[in-house]
Amino acid sequence: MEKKRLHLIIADAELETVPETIVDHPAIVNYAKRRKKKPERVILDSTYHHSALRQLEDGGRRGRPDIVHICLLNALDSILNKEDRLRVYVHTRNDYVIYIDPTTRLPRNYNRFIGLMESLFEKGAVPEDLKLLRLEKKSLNDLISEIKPDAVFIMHENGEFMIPKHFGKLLSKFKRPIVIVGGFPHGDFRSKVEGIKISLYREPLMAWTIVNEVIVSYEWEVIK
Ligand SMILES: C[S@@+](CC[C@H](N)C(=O)[O-])C[C@H]1O[C@@H](n2cnc3c(N)ncnc32)[C@H](O)[C@@H]1O
Repeated sequence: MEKKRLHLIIADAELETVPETIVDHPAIVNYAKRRKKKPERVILDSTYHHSALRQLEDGGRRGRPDIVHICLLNALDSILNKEDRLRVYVHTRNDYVIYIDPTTRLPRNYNRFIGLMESLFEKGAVPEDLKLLRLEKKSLNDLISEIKPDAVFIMHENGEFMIPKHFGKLLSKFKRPIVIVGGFPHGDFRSKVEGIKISLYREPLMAWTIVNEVIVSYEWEVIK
């Protein structure tokens, strides 16, 4: 019999390589030079590319690979993942999907994580032999169809309110539930997806906090 597993998607994540329109911006050129990389190969990062981001549409929310890093560390190091009850995916603003092998040990160090993401965007899989991380061009809706879930929940500040404990109970009624968490700092999802919107708290929280709450609430129901 198939094990019950939670499929967690960090969606519309603000993770991308530097867009073509700003590759010549001094903030990008200098940063790339310092890192001995081609400007178009570096990952956009609001901490270092703030002035260049002002020239981009949605510049106020783009360049946030740190959100993906923290969410993934929390998810992959969770008890749920160690018990093989979790699959994690990252879907990005430009419709790329990162498939993550559950045994992956991500770099704890942020700069190393950025280096890994740069290799992934360049090569399509890392490490090249083991392919623990794989990148494919894919929309959020196509990823959802591929997983073949029996329920889709979208974590949203304006969703139906439910305390995490009750959400865990609800999730545990399904075999292959998908939970979608926005991998962006402000605003709403860009992708249009059908699903049940759930709010876990009366205020907006950071994506990694919601990731933790969801994982632990489900874990308490399925791991006895
Ligand atoms: C930092 S929030 C997104 C930004 C938020 N809309 C804002 O403008 O502050 C990142 C993600 O965390 C999840 N999230 C944040 N607060 C939540 C809440 N109270 N209940 C459920 N999910 C929440 C949602 O999936 C959201 O897309």
